[in-house]
This record gives sequence, C-alpha cells and structure tokens, in this order.
Amino acid sequence: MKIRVLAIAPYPGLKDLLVDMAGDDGSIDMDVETADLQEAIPLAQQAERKGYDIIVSRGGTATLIRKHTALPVVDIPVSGYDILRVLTLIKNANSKVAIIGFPNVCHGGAAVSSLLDIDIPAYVVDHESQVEGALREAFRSGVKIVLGDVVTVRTAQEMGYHGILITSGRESVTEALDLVRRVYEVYRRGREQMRFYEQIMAADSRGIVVLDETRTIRYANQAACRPLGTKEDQLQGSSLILSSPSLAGLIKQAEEAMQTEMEQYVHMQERQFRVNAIRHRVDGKQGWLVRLEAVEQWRIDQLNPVRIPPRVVSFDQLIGSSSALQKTVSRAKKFAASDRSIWISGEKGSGKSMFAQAVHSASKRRDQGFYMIACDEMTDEQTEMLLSGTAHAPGLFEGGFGGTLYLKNADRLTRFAQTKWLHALRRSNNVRLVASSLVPLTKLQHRTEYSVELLTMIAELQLNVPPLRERPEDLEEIVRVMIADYNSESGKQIVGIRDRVLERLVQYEWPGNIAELENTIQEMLITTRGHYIESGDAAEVLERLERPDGSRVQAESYVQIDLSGTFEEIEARILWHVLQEEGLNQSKACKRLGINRTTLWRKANKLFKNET
Ligand SMILES: Nc1ncnc2c1ncn2[C@@H]1O[C@H](COP(=O)(O)OP(=O)(O)OP(=O)(O)O)[C@@H](O)[C@H]1O
Repeated sequence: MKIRVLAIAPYPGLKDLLVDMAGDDGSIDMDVETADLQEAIPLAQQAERKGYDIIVSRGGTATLIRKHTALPVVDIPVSGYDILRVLTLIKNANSKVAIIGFPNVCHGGAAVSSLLDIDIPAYVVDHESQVEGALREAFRSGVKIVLGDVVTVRTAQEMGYHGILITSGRESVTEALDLVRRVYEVYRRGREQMRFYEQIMAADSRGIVVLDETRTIRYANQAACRPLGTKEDQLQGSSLILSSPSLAGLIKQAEEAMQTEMEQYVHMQERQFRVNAIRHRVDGKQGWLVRLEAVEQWRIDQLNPVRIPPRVVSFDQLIGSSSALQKTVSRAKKFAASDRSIWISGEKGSGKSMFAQAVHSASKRRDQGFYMIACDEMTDEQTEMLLSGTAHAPGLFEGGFGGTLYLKNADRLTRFAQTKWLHALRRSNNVRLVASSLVPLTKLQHRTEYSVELLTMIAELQLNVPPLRERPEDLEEIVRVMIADYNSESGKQIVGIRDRVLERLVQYEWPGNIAELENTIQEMLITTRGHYIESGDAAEVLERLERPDGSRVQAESYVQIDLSGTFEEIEARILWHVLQEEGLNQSKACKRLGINRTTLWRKANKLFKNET
C-alpha cells in the first residue's frame, strides 16, 4: 500500500519538481497543489477527510498548516545546497544582499555564507506579519537584494525591491520524501493503535463520552449518539450543555462536590440511562469519562400519563424519625427485598410515590427502569397503546420491560383498563408492580366494579403511609430540609423557622400532607427577607390554612374524579370521595351531596355492599 501524500507547494517551480520526483517513487502516491500560507489552510483541513496520510509543504506554509490539521506535516528543508546555489548566483553582485526569513532559512544561510566568507546579514522573522518590517529595516541599511522564502520575495517585490527565492532542490525533496516514509511508519503504528481502541469503544453498547475541562465533548462513540440525540461527527467538539443539559448539570454538581466518580440515573430522549462518570487528569487537565447505559429498551414517546420521576429516591431521602414513619420504612425495606407486588395506600401527598421509588431503588431491579403510570390520567385508548403497542412501537412488555411499574392511583383504573392490564400481566412474569391509592385496600375489595383477580395480582403485599398529622414530630425536620433545599436554589441564607410559626404548623391537620406542606413552606420562604421565617412572613399563609373549613377547601382542590365509564360509575366515585372526606359520616355526606339518607343508603349499599 502506497503512502498517500498531499504536497502543498508554496511556489510553482516546487510543484513541478515534486511531480517529477514523486513519479519515480514506488512507495508514495502524491498529489501536488500550489498554495502559499493562508491559501493552503483549506487544502490542509480537507486532507484527512480525503484520505491522505501525510502532508508535505515548505517553510512558513508548512508551519502554518500544521495548526490546522491532525495529519503529520513534513517540511521540505532548505538545505545547505539550496543556499549554496543561491549564494553562488549572487556572490558577484555589487549590490548589498541580505537574507530575510523564518529561522530555518536564516540559520542555514548564515552558516553557508560564513563558510564562503561572504558577509550577508540575516533578518529572522517568526511570523509572516514581521516580514515587511524586516524588509524596511534591511532596505534602510542599504540592502538592495533580499534572499528568502516566498513571502519575503513577494513582499520585497511589492515594495519595489528585488527578491530572490531560495528554492528547494532535488536533495531537499529527497530528504523530505525519506522523512515522509519514516514519519508515516510511526504515524501508521499510532493510528492503528488508536483505531484499535476506537473500534473497541465503538463496539461497546454503552455510550462513551470523553469530556475535557470545559465540558466539551472530545470523543463520543456511536452508542452515545442516541441519548445525546445527535450524530457522532456533530458531537465531537460540541459543548455537553447543548447536547444534554441534564447530564451537564450532573457533571457540574459532581465537580462542585469535588467528586471523582459519580453514578446517577438520567432521563434523556424519553429513556432512562444509568450514568457512570469518572474524573480523569491528562497532561494536568481535568476531564470526565462518561459511560451511559440504557436501563431498558422501551421508550415513552408521547404517552403523557407515563412518566419517569426526575430523581432516584432511596429510603434515606424519606425524612422523619417518628416511629410511625420508621415502622413503614422498615416494612417497605423488607418488601423491597422480595419481588412481590405492593399496594401502597395513603392520603394525597403523603409520600406514596417516594416509597414506591425507594422500594425500586433498594430492589434487585434497581438497574432497570422505573415508570410511573398515572392510572387516573390514562384514557382507555392510551392504555391500549401502552400495553398492545402501535404500528410504530412495541407494547410495554413486548419491548422487554423488566423493571418496576408504579401504578399511581390504581383504584381509578376503568373497567376496560383493568381487563387490559389483567391480560397483559398474565402474559408477563418479569415485572415488579407497585400500586398506590388514596383508598385503603379493604374498601376497594368491596367494590363490585374492581376486578378481584387484578387486585390479587397487584396487591400481594400492603403498605400504609401514615398521614403527616399522625407524625407531627417529623414536621420540623422536613421543614428544615425544605429550607436548606430552598437556600441552595435561591441563594438566600435562611437558617430556621420561629417556634411560634412551627407550633401553628404542627397544629394544622395537613389534608394534603407533605405536598401541601411543601407548597406552604415554599410560599413562606419566598416572602421571608431575614434569616428566620417570622410570624409576619407566615401570617397570610397561616391565616388561609386556619380559615374555618380551610382544610376542606384544600382537600377538595386535591380531588380528581375520573370521568370515564357509565354515569353510575362516575356517580359512585363522587359518592365515595365525598363519603371519605366526611370520615364516612353519612349525614355530612348527604348534606354536601344534596340527597337524603335513604338515597345515599341505597346507592352506598349497592356500591359497597356491607361497607357502610
Ligand atoms: N418522608 C418524606 N420526606 C421528605 N419529603 C417527602 C416525604 N414524603 C413525601 N415527600 C415529598 O412530598 C411530596 C409528595 O410526595 P409523593 O408524591 O410521594 O406523595 P404521594 O402520596 O405519592 O402523592 P399522590 O397522592 O399525589 O400520589 C413530594 O415532593 C415528596 O418529595
């Protein structure tokens, strides 16, 4: 195989010589172009893509293009012969002569002229922009003829003086071609080794991304294109923040926390990825080696009621040391170790989703997907799409899903959806189900409209998350964490909450539980100007909370009634919600519903059999 060489000759005569000499060389396949300095840059930039192995050029042009290509650039030297030739030419000239050029030309010239005992001053330049100044200086001191490189000669001529080009002769080109063969051998070995590593990385099913100290992507393999949503060649050299702000955010966090290794789950391009990043230091500069692994193959596409919760929750993130919470945590930890389905009941906003995620994170399926399906938001059509697939996408279980499915508000599945789930689950035995509902399981078991078979499947174990009012001792701790989170987001420096405010918070019933507490504290924090949440900062929010009937207003705003199914089914759901909110007190429920006790009794009896 011949070495593919692109020669860029800064003057036409060199092109002819190169074409002539390359024709005789069996090991080199050379194309020659004529271009000087800046004109040569685009040629050099395209050379690698065009399949050249090495570039050959001369003097200032060679130095310049080296900065614009990853290929090796071999410089045709200005040899002693070249200088000797030109000095022989001008040795009898009566006019004063000088050499002006880059160091290689000047040093050679000075050496040869001193050997020949001719006095030729040399003006060394490091950049083409200095040539004009050097020429002026030479001409001022009486120089009439300048010897030099292409840029020297051209500028001298433009200034109205005589310039003689030191051309490269056959010996210099022979020397350059020898160097091409030697450089190529080293380059070939290096390239083969690099290709070997590149092929290994390219074949890896994990996405591999190498970042430099500015979080710019230096390398990305094929598998990294999917999560980053771009083509391989567009990724290299681009900033991570543009390709994946979420991943860039995680790396930034890890840097700020001075971590040298980080493992996280990230949601990118509608899929979940496990991210493992290791900090590296090359030549004193820091960077990251990031590996991205798809947690599973199924993707969400446009199904809104199916979501990936934004963060990984572990049991440690559940705040509260009350025995009520700790008992639930210890029960949930035991459940996590088994692979059985869990039914989590609890009031609105009490932490059911957090428990579901913590169970997943502590289970053997932690490396697989966790999807939350909002059952009350799914239309029957969407359930069908999710479970049976569409023309463009496989159904959830056909897509090889093997993680945890969290069926949020599973009590609100329509009859149609229940049947669909039942069929799908009968066929799939590799999924962990966690379901949640506001309704205690015992109540649901009496509902005629709910499939007993499905319940048996999705409620093998039961967990009850205690409402916040049953563990008031946790409130202060939760508020403290909320303040800390808020400080880091907002830059404020709030250090606590006054006892008077805390007491009033503890006395409140919290029908919307921690979700409601979060909103309340958030509002107080926004209005707080000092270091503590003072009574004044909290007054308006507290008054609203403590308004007579305030809790009911709050509770009602959390209720979502599923309007699918027959009128009787919808009526049943409304009836059930009102009864539940009134603590199963029929008189209060009748008053709110505007029906008499007999009607309620009849409907309730029909719906809940022996329940009321
Ligand atoms: N023990 C806890 N410690 C800290 N934060 C909590 C805790 N429990 C719940 N939260 C927070 O309260 C909010 C509500 O929690 P979550 O969504 O898990 O409740 P839920 O019972 O699933 O709500 P829903 O009834 O809407 O399904 C979330 O922002 C969650 O992070």
